[in-house]
Amino acid sequence: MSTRPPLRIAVAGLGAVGMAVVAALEKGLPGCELAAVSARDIEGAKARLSTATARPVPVVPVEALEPLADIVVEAAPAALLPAIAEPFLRAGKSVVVLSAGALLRAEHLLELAKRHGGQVTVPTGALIGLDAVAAAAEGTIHSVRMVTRKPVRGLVGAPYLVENNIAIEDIKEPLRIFKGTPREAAIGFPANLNVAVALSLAGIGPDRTELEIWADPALTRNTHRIEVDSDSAAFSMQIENIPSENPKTGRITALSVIACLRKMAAPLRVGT
Ligand SMILES: NC(=O)C1=CN([C@@H]2O[C@H](COP(=O)(O)OP(=O)(O)OC[C@H]3O[C@@H](n4cnc5c(N)ncnc54)[C@H](O)[C@@H]3O)[C@@H](O)[C@H]2O)C=CC1
Ligand SMILES: O=C([O-])CC(=O)C(=O)O
Repeated sequence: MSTRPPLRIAVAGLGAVGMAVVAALEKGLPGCELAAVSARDIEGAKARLSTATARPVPVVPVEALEPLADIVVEAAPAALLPAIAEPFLRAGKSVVVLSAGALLRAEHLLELAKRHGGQVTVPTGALIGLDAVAAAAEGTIHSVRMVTRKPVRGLVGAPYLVENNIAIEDIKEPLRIFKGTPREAAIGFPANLNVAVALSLAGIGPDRTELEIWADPALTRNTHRIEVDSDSAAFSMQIENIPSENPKTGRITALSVIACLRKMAAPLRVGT
């Protein structure tokens, strides 16, 4: 038996990612236990959780999670990141951030983490190979290029499309809808391009990473292709994500969070 008490995990947001993480914690993740959750509709969440969890789990507003847990998994709309993360970081605790794009507009969170000994973890999420990118970044990376292709329904409604009057609903051919940096994409596509920001944070940052976004009516999967050139290695990688019940979010995203939590509590960690 381990002598270390289990890590108490809070889950903020019970959507595609949050519910899958709750289910994994309920099934049993060694060294971790589900301590509390937050949802927009607290009463509705209590009802949903009563069938998903064996024992009652507190459902509280995001501001009330911190005293109940050691780690919070932020799996909520991007705008909520500061409200979810600040109390944990101020208490020197850890935050697992899915809305990575929002980190670029909340850099004070990293200051808080530094000052109080907390930590922000951005899991690989819907992406691939951030271990290799982070390793290459210890040397010199010359360039990182990413091309994201998504089915139309994974992109409609993005602020960039609305503001620039780009209609994609009826396209018959693939259409490049954006060329720029992850910093720009985080504003224009806040619910679609967290992956590009995560890649940039692992590598050469949100202003030097090059990004293209395509809407492709023939696609059923969110596809990300990445090419890295560095003084230690050149590599390319591609991932084709099967959408979860949220068409913007690949199924692998929640699994990445679960693997990340497992690593936090495990005697063996594999991969950087
Ligand atoms: N880093 C990555 O690789 C990826 C990140 N994401 C991001 O992760 C986040 C979660 O994704 P999904 O689960 O697919 O989103 P989702 O939209 O399915 O779930 C978000 C949940 O947050 C809830 N919520 C809204 N207001 C709330 C409040 N005040 N308090 C608590 N909960 C509230 C919503 O009701 C919803 O259930 C999103 O920001 C998404 O963009 C998604 C995919 C990949
Ligand atoms: O970037 C995101 O937030 C989600 C994404 O592309 C994917 O699931 O493939």
